[in-house]
Amino acid sequence: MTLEEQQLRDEFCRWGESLFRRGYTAGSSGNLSARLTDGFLVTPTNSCLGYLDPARLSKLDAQGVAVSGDVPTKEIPLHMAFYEARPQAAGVVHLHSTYATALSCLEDTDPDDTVPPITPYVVMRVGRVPLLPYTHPGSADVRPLVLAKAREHAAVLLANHGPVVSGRSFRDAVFAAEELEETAKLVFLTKALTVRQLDAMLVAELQTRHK
Ligand SMILES: O=C(O)[C@@H](O)C(=O)COP(=O)(O)O
Ligand SMILES: [Zn+2]
Repeated sequence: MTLEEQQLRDEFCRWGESLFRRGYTAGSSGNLSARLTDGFLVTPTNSCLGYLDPARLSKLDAQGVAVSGDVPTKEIPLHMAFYEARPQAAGVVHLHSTYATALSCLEDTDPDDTVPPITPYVVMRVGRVPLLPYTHPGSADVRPLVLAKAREHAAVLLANHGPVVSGRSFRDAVFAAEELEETAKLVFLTKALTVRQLDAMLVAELQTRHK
């Protein structure tokens, strides 16, 4: 095994534990993936992000076929569609984090812009987040939906399911998933209040500066 893969396996388990301990996903929900030079690392299906074992992570080849480790997450089509749409992505994080998942369930969430630009950091780290129509967990039906949106957007909400966030590194994907969840929480905290959103010019400027 290369040093790159060994380091990524360790990083994967450290961040999984960190997300789980801080309540970003519960039980065996959620799944993680990271790009390797010769394929991908993904979490095993039904694993708890808090208790991942570096030696038992599932390894996929470059086409997304399992080659070693435990049985991989059922969400391979979801993760692979992100890597296909975004060659620059090196990590993908899917969580059932409470507030982002709540937004994904609301009738009045804007499907083109589920997380309003209320702070600069969410614009810089995550960008605009569209809602993908409901598909069953693990279904390959999600692939065309991801391909349609992920070329332009680094993150999406799966309707009535939860967030999926990509990043240029695995760590960036984790940080962006956290930022998305914290912003979704702010959306609920300020729901009954008058919120000043960043204006469109500021948002555009932040997006070009942090592309
Ligand atoms: O919601 C689901 O069922 C999956 O998207 C999920 O979060 C956990 O599935 P596995 O990664 O196969 O355990
Ligand atoms: Zn899920």
